[in-house]
Amino acid sequence: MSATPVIGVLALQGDVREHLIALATADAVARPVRRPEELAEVDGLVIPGGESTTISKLAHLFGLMEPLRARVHAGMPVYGTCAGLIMLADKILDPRSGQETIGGIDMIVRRNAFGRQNESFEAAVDVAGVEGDPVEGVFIRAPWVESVGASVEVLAEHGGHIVAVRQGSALATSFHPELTGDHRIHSLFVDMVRAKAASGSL
Ligand SMILES: NC(=O)CC[C@H](N)C(=O)O
Repeated sequence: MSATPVIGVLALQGDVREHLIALATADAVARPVRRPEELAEVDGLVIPGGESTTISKLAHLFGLMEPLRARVHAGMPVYGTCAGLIMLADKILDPRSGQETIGGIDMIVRRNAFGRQNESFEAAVDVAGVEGDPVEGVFIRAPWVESVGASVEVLAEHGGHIVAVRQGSALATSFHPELTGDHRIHSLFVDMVRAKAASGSL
């Protein structure tokens, strides 16, 4: 594989464009992914923020849910922000009826935990593995992580609640680094994709 990893952004709904820009700035080749054939060609995937119930429905409609589960469970590096974090949870505490996730991180999440749209806020968040100043966390109808299994690393908390986690090649944040112009978390993810590709296990 080439030195520059190819990273997809699941482009069913949500803030796809911002992630494409952040990834390109973080030295990856970034592409939207809408079809199983496109998913098959990427070294890693970002699942953006948006509305997890809509993303879940559209993933079924586009025939992507099973291919997504297969690749994530086979260890493809994946990074979910906000609704993307919900998509990566093995369990949702308060799912809408019929709402499904891809899973991949042994955690239970609570949707809209930090309040409604008009209670959105920004806060400085210290994220393990990100050097320097805290990250500016943008929380928009954000979920938090209620609990994690033993193999999940907690990378950040805000107000006593877990807001960033990693389990193997899967990374997730409750907040939206793609909206801030600070691409350190995207760089961390690009490094994860590079490391996985170098280990030859993709
Ligand atoms: N900014 C976001 O991604 C919001 C997530 C949304 N509350 C959901 O449940 O999917």
